Amino acid sequence: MSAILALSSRSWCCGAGHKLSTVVHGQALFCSRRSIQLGLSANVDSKRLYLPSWIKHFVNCVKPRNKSLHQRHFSLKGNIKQTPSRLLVLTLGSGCVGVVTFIRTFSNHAHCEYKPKNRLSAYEETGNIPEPKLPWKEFFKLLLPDIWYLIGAILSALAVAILNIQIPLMLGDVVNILTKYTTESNGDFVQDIKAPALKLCYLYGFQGLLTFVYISLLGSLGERVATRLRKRLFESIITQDIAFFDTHKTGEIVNRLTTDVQDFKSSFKLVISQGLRSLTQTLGCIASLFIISPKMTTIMVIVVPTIIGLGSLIGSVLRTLSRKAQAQVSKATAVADEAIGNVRTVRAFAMEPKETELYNREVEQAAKLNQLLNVSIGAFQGLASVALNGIALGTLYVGGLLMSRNELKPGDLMSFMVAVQTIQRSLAQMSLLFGQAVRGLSAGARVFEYIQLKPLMPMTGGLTIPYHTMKGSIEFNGVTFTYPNRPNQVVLKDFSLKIPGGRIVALVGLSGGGKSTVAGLLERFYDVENGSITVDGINIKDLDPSWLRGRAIGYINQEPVLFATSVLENIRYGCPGATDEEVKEAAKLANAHDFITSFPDGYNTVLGERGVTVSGGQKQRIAIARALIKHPSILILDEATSALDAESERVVQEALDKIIKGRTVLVIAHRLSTIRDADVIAVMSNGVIAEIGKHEELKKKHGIYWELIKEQEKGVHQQEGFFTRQQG
Ligand SMILES: Nc1ncnc2c1ncn2[C@@H]1O[C@H](COP(=O)(O)OP(=O)(O)OP(=O)(O)O)[C@@H](O)[C@H]1O
Repeated sequence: MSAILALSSRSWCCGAGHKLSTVVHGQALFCSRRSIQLGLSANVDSKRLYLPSWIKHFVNCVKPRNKSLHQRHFSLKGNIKQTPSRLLVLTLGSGCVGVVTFIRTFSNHAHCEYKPKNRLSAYEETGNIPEPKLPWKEFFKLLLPDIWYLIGAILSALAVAILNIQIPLMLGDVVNILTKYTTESNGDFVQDIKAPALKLCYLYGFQGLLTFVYISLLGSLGERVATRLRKRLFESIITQDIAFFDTHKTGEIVNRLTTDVQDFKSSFKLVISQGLRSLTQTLGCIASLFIISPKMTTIMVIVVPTIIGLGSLIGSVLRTLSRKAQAQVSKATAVADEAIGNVRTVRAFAMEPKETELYNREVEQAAKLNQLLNVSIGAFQGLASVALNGIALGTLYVGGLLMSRNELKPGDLMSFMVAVQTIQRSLAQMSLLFGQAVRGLSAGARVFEYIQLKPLMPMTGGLTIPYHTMKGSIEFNGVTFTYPNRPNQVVLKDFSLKIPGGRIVALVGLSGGGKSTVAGLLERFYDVENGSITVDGINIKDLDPSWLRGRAIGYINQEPVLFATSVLENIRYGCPGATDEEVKEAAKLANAHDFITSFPDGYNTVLGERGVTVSGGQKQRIAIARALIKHPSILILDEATSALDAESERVVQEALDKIIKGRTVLVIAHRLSTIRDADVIAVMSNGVIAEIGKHEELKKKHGIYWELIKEQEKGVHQQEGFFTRQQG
C-alpha cells in the first residue's frame, strides 16, 4: 500500500525536494532487531512519502499564474480530485485485504489447534491460569537505584521530540523564503535564508547530540535493570520450596531468566526512547497544527481518536495471541531442555528421532503462533498505515483548498504537512511499538510473577544446636503427609519412628511405600501437615533450615549430582570454607583419594556436566566426601549403593561403614544384606511402619520382612541360574 502511495506520489511530482526529505527523515532510530523487522513496512511508509514533493506539486497547482481565482480553484479541484481519490480507493482496498487476511489467519488457527497426548501434557498450559499482571510498584522499586539514568534519558528524549516539533516550523520559514524567490527576483536571498538555515543547522546538531545522550543512557539503564532483574529472579527461584520444582519444568524456569528478561528489557528501552519521543512529538505537533491552521486541525482531532479506538480493540486480541505464543516457545524450550539434559537416557532408548519429532512439532507450533502474531501485527500496522496515509491525503486536499482561497501560505502548508507527517511517523512508530510493548509487558509480568513468589518455608532463621552438645536423636511423631502436587494421595499416615542418637536405623519395604519421603521430610524439603519431626527434642520447624541441611544432616542418595567443576570444588561444595587439606581428608575417609590422585590432574580434574566423566562408584564416593566434609551428626543414606555394581558397592560400602561410626544414621535400602547389622529395622508399608525390630527378630516373625528376604533370595538364585545358563 505504501509502495503504491510512494509510487503515486512520485508520479505526481517532479522529484524535487529529495534532499529536504532526507533531512526530515534523518533521525536516529533506536530499535531492536525484531522491531526493525516488524517495523520495516512502517518505516518504509514514512520514508517514501516525499512530502516536499507533495508540497511542490501543490504549490505548482495553486501558484498564482495568469489564472483567475475561480480558474485556480477549478484546476486545483481537477488535479487533486482524480489522483487522491484513486489513491484512497487503493488505500482502502489494500486495507480490506489486510482485514480479510487477519480474519482468515485467525480462523485457520482455530482448525489446526494441536493437542499433544504424550509426555508433553506436563507442559500444557492450563487454560484457567490467570494472566499475570506487571506489578508496577515493584518495577519502579527496581528502577529506583538508576532513576537518574532514567530521568536523563527521558529528558533528552523529550528534548529530541521538542526539537523535532520545531523543525517543521523552521522548514516552513525556509520554504516561504524559497517561494518568495520563485516569484520575485529582487532582494538578497543569501541574507534572507541565512538566519532560518542557521537555526535549522543548530537544531539538527542538538538533535544528534541529544539522540546520542538518550540512547547511551537508556542502553546503560536497560543493562543495569536487566542484571538486577536476573539476580533477583535467580535468587527467588533458587529459594523456592521443593514443591515448586515438582510442578515447574526447568526449561520453563530458565526461559524466564533468559528470553523473558531480554524481551522485557528491549521493550522497556523502546517504549522509553521511541514511545516517549513519539508521544511528545505527536502532542507537540498537534499544538503546532492548531497554531498553523485551526480549521484543518479540528478535522484531524475528530478522525484520529476514532482510529486510536479501533487500534486498541485489535490490540487486545494481539495481547492474548502474544501470551499464547510465548507459552508455546517456553514449552518447546522445556522439551529440548529435558531431552538434552537426559541425553544418555534418550540414547539408551534410541529415542533421538522421537525426541526430534516431538521438538519439531512444538517448535513448529510455536512458529505457527508467532507467524500468526506477526501477520496480525502486520495487518494491524497495515490498517494503521492506511488510516494515517488517508489522513495525509485528506490534509493535502483541505490544505490545497485553503491555499486556493489565500487562507494559507505555501510555507504554512509545508509546515502543516511536515507536522502531520511527524505525527503520522510517530503514530506509526507507536503502533509498531505496541506489539513490542505487549510482548514486553507479558514478559515482565512473567518475570515478576516468579520474583514475587514467596516460598512457604524460610531458608534461614531459627534455632541451632551446638556441635559438641548435639546427640542427633530423631523422632517422627504421628506424621501425616501428602505431596502438594498430589493432594489426593496420603503418602505417610500417622507415621511414628524413634531414632536414638548415634544409632543406625534402617527403613525397608516395598517400592513406593514412602521411605524416601521420610528422608525428604527429615531434610525439611516439605513441611508435614500433621504430627511433628524433632531433632534432639526440637521441632525441625523451629530449627534453622540452612543449619539443618548445611551442617547437621549429610544426605547421600542413589543418584548424586556433581557439578561441572573440579573434584576439589565438588567436595568443597559441602563446606565452602574447607581447606584443601580438609577436602583430601574427607576424600580419604570416603575411599576416594586413591582414584582421584590417579587422574592426571588429580583433585583439579574437571568433571563433565552432572559428573558424567566419572564412574557411578567414583561419583558416589565423591558425593560421600562432599557430605562428610561438613561433619554431619546425622547421615541419611537413601539407596546409596543400589545403583552400583557388586565391586563398586563393596568399595562404597566400606567407605560408608567407616563414616557411620558415631553418627545417627537413617539407611534406606533395597538390598537387605546391607542393613542386617542396623540397630533397628523398620519395615514400611503404605505409609506406616508395619514391623520393627532387629534382623533376627523380624525374620522369626515370618511377616513382610521375611517375605522380602525370600523374594530377594529367589531373585539372587534366578540371577545366578541365568549367568550359569549363559556361561554354559
Ligand atoms: N515429588 C513427589 N510428588 C508427588 N508424589 C511423590 C513425589 N515423590 C514421591 N511421590 C509418591 O509418594 C509415594 C512414596 O514415594 P517414595 O519415593 O517415598 O517411596 P519409596 O518407598 O522411597 O520408594 P522406592 O523404594 O521405590 O524408592 C509414591 O507413591 C510416589 O509416587
